[in-house]
Amino acid sequence: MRILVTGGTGQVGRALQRLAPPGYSIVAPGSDRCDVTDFDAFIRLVADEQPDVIVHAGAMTDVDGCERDPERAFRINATGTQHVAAAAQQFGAALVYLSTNYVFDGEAAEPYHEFAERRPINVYGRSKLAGEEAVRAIAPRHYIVRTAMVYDETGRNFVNTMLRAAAERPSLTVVADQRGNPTYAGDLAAGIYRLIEQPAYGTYHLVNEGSASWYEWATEIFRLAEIETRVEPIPAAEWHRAARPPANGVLANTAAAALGITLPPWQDALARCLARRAALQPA
Ligand SMILES: NC(=O)C1=CN([C@@H]2O[C@H](COP(=O)(O)OP(=O)(O)OC[C@H]3O[C@@H](n4cnc5c(N)ncnc54)[C@H](OP(=O)(O)O)[C@@H]3O)[C@@H](O)[C@H]2O)C=CC1
Ligand SMILES: Cc1cn([C@H]2C[C@H](O)[C@@H](COP(=O)(O)OP(=O)(O)O[C@H]3O[C@@H](C)C(=O)[C@@H](O)[C@H]3O)O2)c(=O)[nH]c1=O
Repeated sequence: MRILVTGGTGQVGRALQRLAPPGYSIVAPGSDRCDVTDFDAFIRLVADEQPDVIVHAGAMTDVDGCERDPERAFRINATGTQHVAAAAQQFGAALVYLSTNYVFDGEAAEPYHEFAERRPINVYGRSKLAGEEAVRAIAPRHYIVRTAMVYDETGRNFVNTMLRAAAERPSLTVVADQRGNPTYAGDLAAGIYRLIEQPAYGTYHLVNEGSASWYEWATEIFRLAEIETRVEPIPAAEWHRAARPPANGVLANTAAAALGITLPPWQDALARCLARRAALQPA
């Protein structure tokens, strides 16, 4: 199985390389060698690599940056995805497209299932939804995999932001009225590998089980890391940022569960990530 991963230097890209099953050959460049906005260069890369599967994990993931620069967000997340879908189709590769819980407006009372109405409330969500539409229109052999709140040991993510902040400040205020599913990149990568074993193309949610607000997540990070810091819950209205995340960003893994694919509880995943993070730190 030959797999080409876009966004190979990102959290999901790195996890896919680390956890590749035996017999899989993975090529996973970053945006310097694989810029999906450059269609001709991307086509050449796919022609050279002849992948069986393309996992499109490359994206502009700076949610506030997307809000400030919608043109760039759509160029990378929408047009770039259109390029990837066209190349996958032209070269007969199946396509995995990583999408997000931010395609939903967060107004629902329940977790979102795969076919709930998508109505993004920020530019990042709109640009990722446009990417989904391109994949659906161009590449029939696709898996659209929506996930949420992704973190790993070393990436730019909420876990590392919280641990850094606690080292710098005696107390933190953290948003308590926005929820999602904290998802460990390693568990997500393992789920993707299980999914692509089957030609069950379609739309999936893949997140660690359970949900948390940013506040609950932060509290669990400090409990597990045995860091004493004061964490005060605040409403999102008091946290000023360019983009508004959905209040309810919780996904339900309905479709993947039907194939027997579920990810472990988020607290368990967080504990494993923090243990690995500690082992990676220089003594
Ligand atoms: N992080 C999260 O919380 C969530 C992420 N997702 C989705 O999952 C996917 C992976 O996210 P994650 O690994 O966390 O992201 P990261 O922010 O860790 O990494 C983003 C990756 O995208 C690459 N990239 C940026 N611009 C381009 C471009 N023009 N062409 C090709 N690649 C590019 C970056 O390359 P380089 O660094 O070399 O520039 C980097 O490898 C994305 O599609 C994201 O939308 C979905 C839900 C939650
Ligand atoms: C640093 C800090 C953050 N926060 C909260 C408020 C803020 O909305 C949130 C910001 O964290 P982030 O920057 O990780 O949030 P954000 O970039 O919105 O995270 C999203 O990224 C994209 C790529 C996705 O697809 C989503 O699933 C989601 O993970 O954390 C606090 O409440 N207190 C703090 O001290």
